[in-house]
Amino acid sequence: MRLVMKFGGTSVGDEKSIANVVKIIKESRDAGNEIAVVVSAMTRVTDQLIATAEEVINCKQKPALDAFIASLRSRHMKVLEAVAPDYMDEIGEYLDSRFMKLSNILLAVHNLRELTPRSRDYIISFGERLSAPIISAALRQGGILSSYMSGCDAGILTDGVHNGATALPESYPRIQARVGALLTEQVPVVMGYMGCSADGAVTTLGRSGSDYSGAIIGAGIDADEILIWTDVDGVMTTDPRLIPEARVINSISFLEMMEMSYFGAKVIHPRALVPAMQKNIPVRVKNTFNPMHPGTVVIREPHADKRVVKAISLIKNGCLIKISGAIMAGRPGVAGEIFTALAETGVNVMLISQGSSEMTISLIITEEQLDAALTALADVKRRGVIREFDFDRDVAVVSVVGAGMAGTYGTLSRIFHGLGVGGINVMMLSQGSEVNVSFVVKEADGVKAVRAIHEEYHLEAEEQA
Ligand SMILES: Nc1ncnc2c1ncn2[C@@H]1O[C@H](COP(=O)(O)OP(=O)(O)O)[C@@H](O)[C@H]1O
Ligand SMILES: N[C@@H](CC(=O)OP(=O)(O)O)C(=O)O
Repeated sequence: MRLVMKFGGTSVGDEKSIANVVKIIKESRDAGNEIAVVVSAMTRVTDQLIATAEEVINCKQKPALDAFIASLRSRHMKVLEAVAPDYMDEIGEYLDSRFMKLSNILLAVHNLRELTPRSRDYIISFGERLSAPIISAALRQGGILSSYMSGCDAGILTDGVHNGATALPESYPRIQARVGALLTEQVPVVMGYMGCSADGAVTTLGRSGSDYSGAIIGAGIDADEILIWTDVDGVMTTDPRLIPEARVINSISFLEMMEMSYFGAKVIHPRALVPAMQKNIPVRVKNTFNPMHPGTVVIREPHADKRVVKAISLIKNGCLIKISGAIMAGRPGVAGEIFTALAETGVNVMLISQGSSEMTISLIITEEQLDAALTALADVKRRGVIREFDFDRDVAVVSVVGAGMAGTYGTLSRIFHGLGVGGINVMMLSQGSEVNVSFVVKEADGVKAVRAIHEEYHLEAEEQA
């Protein structure tokens, strides 16, 4: 089989985890598989790079860059020494050249007091630039022929949108030629999270975008399966950090998984499902720290599952915006004007609901985008399109997912029964698709609401075919 294995930050965060990664790849390779590897930055490194880039433009004195680079260097060199002692000189030298480059760019940002989207993307791609050579060296240390390459060198060509780029279909033949062609001989390690625009600028794929890199590489090399290796046994009925009784789902459809990820299930990035779905490549989520567990397979048609509700996702830090007088304006296209104004300021609307009798439109955005949304709506109001708007900060979106909901009578009443028992008030409801119902509650009620529905549907119980 031809496989892509994507290892997330938690799977490459220290020497012990990397030893597991090498073991997993070696066993699969020994079983006769061809493998392309995609890696994320070590845990927390991308966060640190983002924080430092934003700090250096604002700090008045010379920033403490030396200390930052020294701590990053010490973490990476320590891991390199543990997992690939024979490659300390070769890879150590390469890493040092990266640290020098990173330090120079951060200093330039500080001196110019300017952080363009282009330079920011370049800086935040360094986590993967540092981790991939180490993983590749660890494979060589384990007797596996390997090389490392950037997302750009692997052939990922993007639309050029910084901090959220999309791969263009022209990438696929390039990936086949640059990555696919190597697979009989070796295990290439591709730096996740990045690609390049046509003019050669590094463009990152959005936070947690290495899953998307894995799927792009998978589509490019016509993989038989894309494996997402992480720190849980698979896709679970809800985030196990919130509800410890959450259980692994054996198989789930692309559409169901897309809804779960879009509404907060961090385990797979929603964009990663697009290339996989287009090429009908199964995506399997597995645990680097428990590789014997079969994990979850995401496929077009999962095996029959009697359960109506399969999973529940939660997004915290939402804002509910209520716009009134929209419909009363009596002119067609009011909703269009509202959403165009929001889109033009870059606001992403997660959920929409329109109440005709109260002449209101309610929508949910993330808290970070509240200021931008309020500015856009103030402008719409000035133009007389809407009468008033108001917002509520502390809300959470709970999303209930399951393909069986579409044809099952009484699903909503059962969900509301669960919420009623838990004494939870629903502020807004939206049926986004055939496989998803989402509703909004006070942030403080979010986990309680997830628990209430999890219990109402006994999601902790084993699946029945
Ligand atoms: N429904 C879910 N199933 C499994 N994990 C989930 C779910 N929802 C949220 N998660 C969280 O996603 C985490 C894995 O994603 P992430 O931290 O991005 O891993 P990685 O570093 O491997 O990319 C898990 O530790 C888990 O807490
Ligand atoms: N390192 C990037 C990309 C990524 O996908 O990371 P992870 O696989 O650890 O979520 C980020 O933190 O956003």
